[in-house]
Amino acid sequence: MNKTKAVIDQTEKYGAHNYHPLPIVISKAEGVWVEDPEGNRYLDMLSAYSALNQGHCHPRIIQALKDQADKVTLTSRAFYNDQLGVFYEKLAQLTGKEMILPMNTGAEAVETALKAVRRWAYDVKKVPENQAEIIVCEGNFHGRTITVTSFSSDQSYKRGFGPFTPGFKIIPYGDIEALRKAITPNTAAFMLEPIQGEAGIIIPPEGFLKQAYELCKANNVLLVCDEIQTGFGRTGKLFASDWEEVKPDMYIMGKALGGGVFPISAVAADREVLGVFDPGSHGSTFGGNPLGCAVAVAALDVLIDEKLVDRSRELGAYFMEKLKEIRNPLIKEIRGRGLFIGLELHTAARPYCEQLKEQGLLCKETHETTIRFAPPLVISKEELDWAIERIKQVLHTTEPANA
Ligand SMILES: Cc1ncc(COP(=O)(O)O)c(CNc2cccc(C(=O)O)c2)c1O
Repeated sequence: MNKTKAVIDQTEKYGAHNYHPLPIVISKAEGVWVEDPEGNRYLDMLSAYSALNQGHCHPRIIQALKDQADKVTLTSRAFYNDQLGVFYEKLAQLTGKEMILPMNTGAEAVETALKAVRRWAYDVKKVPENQAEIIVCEGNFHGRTITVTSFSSDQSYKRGFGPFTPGFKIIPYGDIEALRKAITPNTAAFMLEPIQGEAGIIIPPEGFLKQAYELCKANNVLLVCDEIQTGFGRTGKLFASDWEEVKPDMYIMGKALGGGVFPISAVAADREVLGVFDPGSHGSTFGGNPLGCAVAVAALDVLIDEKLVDRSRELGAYFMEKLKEIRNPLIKEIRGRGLFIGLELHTAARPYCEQLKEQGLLCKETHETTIRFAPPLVISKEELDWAIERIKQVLHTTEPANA
């Protein structure tokens, strides 16, 4: 039996089945390339859902991990460590915010944001206790905790997990009039993904984010942008909210913040908001650990020094142009920003992802009919051309739709 099958059998035998992976085992990876136990190479067009913007095992980030691992990895927040302040300063400068609160996973950062905006509503906006409302959008994906699942519009994420956390309103994504109507004197915040990832790379109408920002400002409502999947160059700007030159009251960050090497997430906001936390009101065992901070500092340095944001914008425009040359009546829409592209079909996308895997290209369907293309931002034009050639082999057809 080959190693791949043995690994899959072992994984399936003992693991809970909360995922449906493509039948490929990755045992080595570097840059945009991954390798299975038999030595077959694939080009990674998923980047662990945009956690690998800097590419697999980036040498500078791995070195930072190794160097810090030989010093100290965990102190708890009962004491200071010499990496956290460096991380804070770098991320505060990058976001233009006064304060940072470090966590580990995206969902933890989202939960932190929800607690911050609620407490801000009570302490600063003087909303009556337990009456704070948070507005979110249909199609949202902000993580898998019970509270975050509470405001999902996707029933498959919710079945059997009730009772749910109250205090959330759902509006259609991109609908400024719906937002206007949803705001009340008790509204603490409007939280959204500037481009929805799991919903299938959904871009709101031009100007929506700017209008939402202005509406929030006019009503003393905090605008919270979840940039966990869209941040750090993925969409061709440092943050997706930069496409509309909007500086949200709060950024939620994760994934590529750790360079695909170590889980680290964070919330950034000004003192008026993050200042609501007093000692003992929030925390995390691993939050702000020196190993994660050292890795994140290196990951941010790589992003800036290698100009990955510009690369994403330039190569993403090229990629989009090439994808739009593909002729196939089954293609419904090709959309995206930077190297964050969704190719929506009129039919299930999974079989095409499986065919692409056979061609040496790894991608994953989202919401049944959309193929997401999100390679590491370090991809070269030659590697992109290699991918485009194979995507065309699988998708381009001269056959009419009803053939
Ligand atoms: C916009 C956004 N916000 C929050 C999260 C949650 O982050 P964590 O997963 O680190 O808790 C995400 C995560 N995004 C995401 C995308 C696809 C699959 C999965 C998965 O849970 O396997 C997660 C995300 O895309």
